This record gives sequence, C-alpha cells and structure tokens, in this order.
Amino acid sequence: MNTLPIIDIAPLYGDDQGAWLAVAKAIDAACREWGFFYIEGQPISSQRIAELKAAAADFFARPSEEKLRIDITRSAHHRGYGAIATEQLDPSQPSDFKETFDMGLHMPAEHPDVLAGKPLRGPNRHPQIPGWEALMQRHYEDMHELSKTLLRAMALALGIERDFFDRRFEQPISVFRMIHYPPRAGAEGSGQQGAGAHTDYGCVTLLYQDNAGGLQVQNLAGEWIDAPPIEGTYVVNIGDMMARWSNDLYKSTPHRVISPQGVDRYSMPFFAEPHPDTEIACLPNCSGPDNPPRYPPISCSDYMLSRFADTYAYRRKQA
Ligand SMILES: O=C(O)CCC(=O)C(=O)O
Ligand SMILES: [Fe+2]
Repeated sequence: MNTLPIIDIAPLYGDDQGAWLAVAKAIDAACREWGFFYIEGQPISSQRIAELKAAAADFFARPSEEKLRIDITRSAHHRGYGAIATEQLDPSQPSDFKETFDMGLHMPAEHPDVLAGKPLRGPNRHPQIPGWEALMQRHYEDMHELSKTLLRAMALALGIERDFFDRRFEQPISVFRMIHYPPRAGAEGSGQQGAGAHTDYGCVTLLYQDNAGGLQVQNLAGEWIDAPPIEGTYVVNIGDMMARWSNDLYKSTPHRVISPQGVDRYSMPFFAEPHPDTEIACLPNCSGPDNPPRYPPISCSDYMLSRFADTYAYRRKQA
C-alpha cells in the first residue's frame, strides 16, 4: 500500500493559473514533509518507456566483455557501464547487487570545458547498438524539461523568480541512469541488497520503476515503508544538494531497494543537477532571523565530487 503523496502535474502544462499554483503548493508541501512523492499526468509516453525497457533488457543481457567496453571505472567523467558491486551506497553493507548505465550531457573531447579538464564534463559512452544513442539522447532532453517544469513550480511556491532554476540548469550535469537488479538468490535479509540505504546527492531525482517492487523510503519514525510501483507515475525525491540549497526546508529522505525475488527489476532514475559552476548558497526566502543559513556556499561540482568519492571505491582511489 502506498502512503506517499500522489500529485497530478497535468495543470503545470495548462493555462489555468489557479490550478498551476495549487499543484506548485502540493509539490512544495510534499518536499517539506516527505522529500518523496509520486507524479502522474507527466508527458513521457508509455511507448518511450517500453522502448527504454527493451533497450535496457537487451543491453544488460549482453556478455560482460561487451558491456565493459564502456566501463564507468575507466571514465574520468562518470559515463558508461557499472558492473555489479561497483557501487556501495550503504558503506555498512555489502556492495549493491545491481548493474548500471549512466549518460549525461554530451560534450565532445574538443570542447573547451573538456580540454580544460573540468570535472564531470566529456563525451557520452554508448554501447554500439543501433538506435540506442538517439533514444537515450531524446529521453535525456525530455527528462531535463520535466525536471525544469517541477523546479519552476518549486520556485513559485518558494516565492522566488519563476526562472531561477531554469537559468541555473543550463548545460547541466544531470545524469540519466538505467539500472538492472538481478533476482536475489537467498532469503530476504541475507547478503547483498539491491541498493543500500542512502540519500541522493543532487537536487531532484525522477525515477521510473518497473512493476517488480522493492523500493522503500524511510518515514519520520525511522520505519521503512514501501514505495510501490504505480502505473504511469514517476517517483520524485529531493537530494542532499537541494536540501542544503533550501536550508533544509526541503527534505532529502533515505531510501533503498530490496532485491526482487524470482524476477529481474529495471529502474531508470534521472538525477537533475545544475550547471557545475552554480553556487549552492541558501535560497531566497529559506532563511530568516531565527533561521540563519546553516551551510557555507559551495559550487555544485565541488559538492557532487565530494559525494561521489564517498560511494565509488574507484573514485576514492583516484582522489
Ligand atoms: O532503483 C530504484 O528504484 C532506486 C535507485 C536509487 O535510489 C538511486 O539510484 O539513487
Ligand atoms: Fe536514490
């Protein structure tokens, strides 16, 4: 059973200002209370999802040698394939029982930012599968637009300029990721779990999950509650950078994935992050005389790099 808010965002695409504001307020309230909610009425087509799922199933079923041609651990800017156990989201647990594909904003090797060695900038690394790159590119752009639509609603509800986030999310370091969780062999509680308990690092995560189930969210009482699959929805959650940006007005909530039993699970998060040079300093209207800014300003890229180093052993070694 689901206890998280479900928000129909269709009015964000219409002309009714009153309805628009009501949705913005509902999103804002969910960010303050839970940091986790579902959206429905979003414009990503079910055909797109079907194409992505077919592409994921095809890619992850390929031999390791083929997938490792785009090994993420050999990419300085974090693109490509992550084999099982590359990531360890909960350091007190075994590594995650999942494999991943990550892509971001493509910047060719000769782009000045790449030549200057700017962190997290560079070309994507796609598998050699016909149609793959075009599909991923289209989806990345559509998810970028969807995240900006949600951010615009948050800006309005917070009483800051409507385009505050639009201006800061140009040339973003957002990542689209596909994840495959193989079926778990042992009983629940034994050994590796799908994704260890963690909070997301960035601003806003928009997650498509298939119907296998297993995503859980920690409530205020510290209990794990299910965030079950709901047809046609995305699960949206706030990450640590947005919590920091909003002076902890918005919550970044721990979550995890229990490996599926007897079935494969596929999920596809889009991690929306700003331009790397964006200054993350207390947002307007998020502090006051009794509530001073809690964190010093930091650049988006410095913040993200420090968090990546915590989760990926191979990046710790590089650092
Ligand atoms: O696969 C999922 O449902 C959640 C994945 C997740 O939390 C993450 O990648 O940050
Ligand atoms: Fe997460």
